[in-house]
Amino acid sequence: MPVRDMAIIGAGYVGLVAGACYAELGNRVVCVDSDEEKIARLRRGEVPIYEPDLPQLIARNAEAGRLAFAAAAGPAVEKADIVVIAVGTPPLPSGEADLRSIEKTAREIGASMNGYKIVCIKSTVPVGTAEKVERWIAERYAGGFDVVSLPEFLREGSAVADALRPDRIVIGTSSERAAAELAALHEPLAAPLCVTDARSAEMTKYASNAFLATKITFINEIANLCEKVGADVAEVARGMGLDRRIGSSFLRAGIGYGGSCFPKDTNALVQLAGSVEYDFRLLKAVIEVNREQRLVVVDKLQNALGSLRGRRIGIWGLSFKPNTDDVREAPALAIAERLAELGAELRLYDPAAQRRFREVFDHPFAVWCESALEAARGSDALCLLTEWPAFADIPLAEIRAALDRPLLIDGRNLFDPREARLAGLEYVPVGRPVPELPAARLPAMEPPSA
Ligand SMILES: NC(=O)C1=CN([C@@H]2O[C@H](COP(=O)(O)OP(=O)(O)OC[C@H]3O[C@@H](n4cnc5c(N)ncnc54)[C@H](O)[C@@H]3O)[C@@H](O)[C@H]2O)C=CC1
Ligand SMILES: O=C(O)[C@H]1O[C@H](OP(=O)(O)OP(=O)(O)OC[C@H]2O[C@@H](n3ccc(=O)[nH]c3=O)[C@H](O)[C@@H]2O)[C@H](O)[C@@H](O)[C@@H]1O
Repeated sequence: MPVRDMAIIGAGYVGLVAGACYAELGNRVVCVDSDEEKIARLRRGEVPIYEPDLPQLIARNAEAGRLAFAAAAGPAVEKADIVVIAVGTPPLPSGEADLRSIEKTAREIGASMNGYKIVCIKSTVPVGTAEKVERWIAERYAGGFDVVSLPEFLREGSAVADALRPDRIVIGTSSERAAAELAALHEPLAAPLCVTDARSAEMTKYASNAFLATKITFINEIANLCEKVGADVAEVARGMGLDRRIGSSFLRAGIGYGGSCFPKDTNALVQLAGSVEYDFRLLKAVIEVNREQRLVVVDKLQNALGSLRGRRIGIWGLSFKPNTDDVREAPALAIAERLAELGAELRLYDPAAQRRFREVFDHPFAVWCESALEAARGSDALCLLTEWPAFADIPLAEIRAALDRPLLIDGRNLFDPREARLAGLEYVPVGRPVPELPAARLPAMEPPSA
């Protein structure tokens, strides 16, 4: 197996996971980031992001001498056979992707080119970006090189497993040489290869994220309808998912998708469509429905409690999904802001994301709790916003005992409605009926506080 020298530019989520995984495959990798503090921490053995299995993977490969970190791109690019761009492409106020970091990186790469190299774009970028990167590099370097679109499909929280066991590798290039070298690089992963042109590869990434966002939004609308007609969305999703043409994943109804990618990429695709005078009506509706879906939690609270002014509301889960401390576009943020506007006092808890959430939501009526039960204690209601597995392990009777009024709004359908009722909780899931149980079987409840 040939050992390649690789430079990964951008040591964020994607750059670190990709860098550690390429090193794990036996390559010599340098992860570069312009954030010197981040590089200093990585060199001290600290991993600046919360991602299961990543610290061990980084440590193992750094100790083996296959993974290093640098603040300057130049020397790493000079040495590399393959350069991977993994810098951020955040949204501009218009929703378009901001390509300034990509442009800066491409020009830096151009300045350090000293022979044929393959430059891969792993960042999520609009169709046509590979051609722009080629031009930016060519402005500084007249020799041969290939630019390839190599989109990344990992999910936060399971990034290492996703990167080491991908469903497919999409390689977008018209260069046979680059396609063959990248096919060989990824061969140990034994994943299907999809070799195509760069524009189609760039579109495959946006289309995949937009499709998954649409699938989630579809099941959320079915859930809203289930509530009105007395059907159970979990049963509906199970029945639908068994159809192999539909598939069972991404059919979990709840309070909508968040994160650093689906919201950003759906908006960027709508903008991209607009730039070529195509009105992407379906995706616009997905974005709007998802924005509203977050607030079903607030509606459910108001239905049960009336005015929320002065009410104490426990919040379980602040990250946009479990197993990450990422709070970018987390549904919890929109919900907490709305509850605060309505005058509620919030008791917040998350196993990992509390510190990062506090950086974006610092409210005088927010109480930051040390444990899940502390957030529930003395509250008029508890809202579950992120389905951390640890929440499912807390006995329902303890939740019931901690709450002042035993109202549990389960925004992620983590608990079983019947068990929740049996534990004496007033249980409100999304799109699922809650069985009526004979009053005699319910443990005695305190009357709701006024
Ligand atoms: N986070 C995720 O799960 C996934 C992200 N993506 C895409 O990958 C790209 C990167 O995303 P993340 O890793 O989440 O971003 P991030 O924000 O975690 O990391 C980006 C890193 O690039 C560094 N950077 C920016 N400009 C630089 C420059 N000129 N030179 C060196 N370093 C520079 C930043 O300091 C930062 O550490 C985005 O386009 C994103 O859409 C794709 C798949 C999954
Ligand atoms: O481009 C990206 O950055 C990545 O975006 C998503 O990954 P990620 O955002 O990490 O997380 P997901 O597991 O996709 O969850 C996204 C959101 O959808 C929500 N979701 C997911 C699945 C579901 O059934 N229901 C649902 O509401 C999650 O709670 C979360 O808020 C994609 O799944 C990755 O393939 C892609 O690489």
